Amino acid sequence: MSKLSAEAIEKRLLHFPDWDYYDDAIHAEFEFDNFKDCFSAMSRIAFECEALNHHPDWSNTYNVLTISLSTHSANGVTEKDFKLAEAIEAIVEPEDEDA
Ligand SMILES: C[C@H](O)[C@H](O)[C@H]1CNC2=NC(N)=NC(=O)C2=N1
Repeated sequence: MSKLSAEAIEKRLLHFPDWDYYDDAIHAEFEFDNFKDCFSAMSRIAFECEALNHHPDWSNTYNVLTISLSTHSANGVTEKDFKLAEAIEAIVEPEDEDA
């Protein structure tokens, strides 16, 4: 899968307001009510990652989940990252699905 240009990434990000592009990856931070809700979302995201065979660089501090997506094999951002970002959005912001 080929790496997208910075211009293509910025254009796509218009549909992903939670995400920013820098350092050859797209990044987002999600805040939950508590650790349980955060870890529950992480578990659900983990299953999507396995289904897509694409995995995030992420960290969790109590109720905050920080995610960076890039395609290691392409050394940058590809369509796979946007597919996973879409799946993550559907889990953490389900009310935005039809937006
Ligand atoms: C062998 C396996 O298909 C690869 O390691 C996959 C798995 N998950 C991956 N995840 C990410 N983010 N980038 C990759 O290049 C990648 N490659």
